Amino acid sequence: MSQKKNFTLGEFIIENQSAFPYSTGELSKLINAIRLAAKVVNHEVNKAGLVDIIGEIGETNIQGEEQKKLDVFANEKFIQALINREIVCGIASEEAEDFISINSNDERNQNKYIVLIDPLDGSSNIDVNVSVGTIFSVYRRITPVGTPVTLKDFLQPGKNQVAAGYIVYGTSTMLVYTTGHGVNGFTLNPAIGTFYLSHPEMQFPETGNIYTVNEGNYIHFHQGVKDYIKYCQKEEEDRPYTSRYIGSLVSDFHRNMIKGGIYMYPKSSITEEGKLRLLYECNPMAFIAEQANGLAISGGSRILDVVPTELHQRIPFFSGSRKMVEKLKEFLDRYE
Ligand SMILES: O=P(O)(O)OC[C@H]1O[C@](O)(COP(=O)(O)O)[C@@H](O)[C@@H]1O
Ligand SMILES: [Mg+2]
Ligand SMILES: [Mg+2]
Repeated sequence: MSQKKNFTLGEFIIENQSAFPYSTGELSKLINAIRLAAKVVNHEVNKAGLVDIIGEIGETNIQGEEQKKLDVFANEKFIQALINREIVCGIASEEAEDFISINSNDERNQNKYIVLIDPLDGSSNIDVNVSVGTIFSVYRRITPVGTPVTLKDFLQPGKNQVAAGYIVYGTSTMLVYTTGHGVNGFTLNPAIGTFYLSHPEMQFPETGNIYTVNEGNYIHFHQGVKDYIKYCQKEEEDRPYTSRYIGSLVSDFHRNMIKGGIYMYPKSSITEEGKLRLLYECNPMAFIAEQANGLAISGGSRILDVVPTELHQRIPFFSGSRKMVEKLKEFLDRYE
């Protein structure tokens, strides 16, 4: 598979499609639609503070969270880009209670892909000019083409994903994704609106010295997590590690994938299932982590093996450099 640096994303998609002789080009069109919507949202994010895109919209979403104007804007742009290109038969989003079926009961509609999306990740950082992101996950439907998509199509274990990725709107805007053949990162050249292959074959370093967790919740964490945080802070061997927490999953995960580190959003006495959503936050990041030689667990089990039961279910999430996640698991297992 070609990883020529400074390849544009468009060239990379075409070049790598030819690696799959039976490919219909649908997945390429889908990634292209996401690329387009990412540029539109990036443009709006960069104007935050200048245009009326900061603050709440005055509605709450299914999670009971105040919806930010940019949450709603990003949701519309990604859904529109996918619907207008007639390449998916169903979409589920953090910002919508139910999934959307797209003419899926029209037998002429031969589309086989569904998309799950967190249109704007790190919403609490929008108004304070800290990097935010978008997360997406793609599956083949399991119900027959030409029949209505059902909840079953969305409640697939993460290991069934055919593609997953994220966009980080930070000091530069990057699109990072996998189709199960490694992870590649593309940086947007804003002057010409083109994504270039800047980070070929991204890999988590085997270990690192960054731990990422909202320590404000420390007293509510279970003993295994508390012990691991103490282990990270202990003056011993290559420790203490350094603590970094942006509060945007995409940005925290991205930094740790480049530098080596572990991200933790544990369950606690106040959030029994943790905070992050399995289907459009944890599964796509877990697919990327594993494709980049990292690990992603939710306590005992591998995130990608978890069989979902609800569209917006939450799950404890631990992901990052292999050796650090394995060490954390040792601490968690002591109390399981
Ligand atoms: O403020 P907390 O509790 O530490 O939570 C931060 C986490 O919540 C999130 O903002 C949840 O995602 P959304 O912003 O998409 O709802 C993650 O990006 C982030 O890692
Ligand atoms: Mg999110
Ligand atoms: Mg979100």
